[in-house]
Amino acid sequence: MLAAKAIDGKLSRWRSFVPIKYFASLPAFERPISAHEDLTSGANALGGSFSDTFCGRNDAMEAENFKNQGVNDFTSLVKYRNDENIIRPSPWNGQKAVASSYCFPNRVHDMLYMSLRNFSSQSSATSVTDVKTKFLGSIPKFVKVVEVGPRDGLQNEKAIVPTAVKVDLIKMLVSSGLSVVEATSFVSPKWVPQLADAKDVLEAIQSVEGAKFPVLTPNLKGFAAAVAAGAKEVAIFAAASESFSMSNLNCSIKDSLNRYHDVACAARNSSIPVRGYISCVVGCPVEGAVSPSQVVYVAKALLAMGCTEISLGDTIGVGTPGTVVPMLEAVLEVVPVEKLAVHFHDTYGQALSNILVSLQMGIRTVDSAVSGLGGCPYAKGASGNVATEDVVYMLNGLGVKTNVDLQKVILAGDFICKHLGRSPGSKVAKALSRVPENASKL
Ligand SMILES: CC(C)(COP(=O)([O-])OP(=O)([O-])OC[C@H]1O[C@@H](n2cnc3c(N)ncnc32)[C@H](O)[C@@H]1OP(=O)([O-])[O-])[C@@H](O)C(=O)NCCC(=O)NCCSC(=O)C[C@@](C)(O)CC(=O)[O-]
Repeated sequence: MLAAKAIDGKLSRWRSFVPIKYFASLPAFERPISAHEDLTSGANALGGSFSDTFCGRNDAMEAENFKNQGVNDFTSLVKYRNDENIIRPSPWNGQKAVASSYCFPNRVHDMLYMSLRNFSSQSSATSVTDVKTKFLGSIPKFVKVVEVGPRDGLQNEKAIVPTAVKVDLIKMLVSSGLSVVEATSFVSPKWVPQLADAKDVLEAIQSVEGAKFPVLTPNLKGFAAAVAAGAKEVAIFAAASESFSMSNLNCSIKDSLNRYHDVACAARNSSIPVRGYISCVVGCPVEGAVSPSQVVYVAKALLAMGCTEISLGDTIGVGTPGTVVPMLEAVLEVVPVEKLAVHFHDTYGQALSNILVSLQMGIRTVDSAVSGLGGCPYAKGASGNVATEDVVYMLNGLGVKTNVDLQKVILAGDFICKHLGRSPGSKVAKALSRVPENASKL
């Protein structure tokens, strides 16, 4: 037996989070009486619960069930089927109905479906607006998507990707409308062999217009090489965990911040904006949970150095909204929201939920990698970044502007995946390759 209250709770939650417009393209559902409140009150009238015998069992059983619950006047019960086209008054509110199934919900799915249609008294236009405002009202109207595929996405690939392929990938990403494409890293080639061609990549994209191409610089040596190759923006990358700092940079957090101070000063002298990364903002592969205060400490230091943007990285993708929200709350105390970005890996499939709560907290910049490429060479077990396609799809669904053409990002993902010999890591790309064009809700 399904308790009506439990169903009711489920429905309210669904209604809260899923804007009705997503379902506008579903086939017309001709059931004007289908307010789930009506059904619930109907169920209450029948003894406070929906019986699972309503779920597709035969008429005799249903009749028996009604009888057991003290309902004898079957002529007043609604039993509509399109094929029979029987129209009788509803026992609940006397309205007439034409429906493809019984007035009683044949399935819980039916009820969810119905609750998402704007038929109930509670789902009036005003309340839908209220609910949207409550849950989605704080989401920014425009989100900057920072594409990190060519750098973060490729850095962990064992087989060296030819420079020409990297350059073509960057060009395709720019043509999709992405305004920031992190191009490569000027790090030690002994540490990250895949990006040993940083100079060639950056030089090859100098004439590409329409996007910024920040590059990672771990020290002054890297910064000087990047500027010589034409870098106009750089990124420095610290960690909130000591162990990760040691394995990624071969130095403590404090030493890395001293190094970055020098890089930031040099950048300021050359009027080059610096993005600051913080890795392991909720969890470290060695130390486990990372406290928000550790993130705050590094964030303050990066802000004081003059970083124009600070990207908070869940390097191993262990975060959930339960850990991300308190971390963001703490960082927002010391860094203005417009300077923050979020950078989620999708190891545990939590990236989109983490992005959603970040947006609800006012974050306007989201990092992602085409086709979900990625994984940090110094973070064992870290899987790819959240896929750009999936992020753009969600943002489109939320009505958030990105200026990114989803189809073109999918093409870029297809291009690099073919080269790497694997299928796309984006769920959206996979889905759209299977369904007919008009079946998507793009
Ligand atoms: C920082 C170092 C260099 C220290 O590495 P080290 O071995 O301690 O440095 P060193 O100063 O002793 O130098 C060792 C050798 O590297 C050379 N070297 C030194 N610096 C450079 C440079 N810039 N470019 C080219 N070469 C360099 C240097 O010249 C020397 O060469 P040798 O004399 O042996 O021939 C090294 O640890 C390193 O390169 N680490 C980078 C690791 C990395 O790129 N990790 C991935 C990026 S971070 C990330 O993915 C996380 C993020 C940002 O996405 C956010 C998130 O998800 O959390």
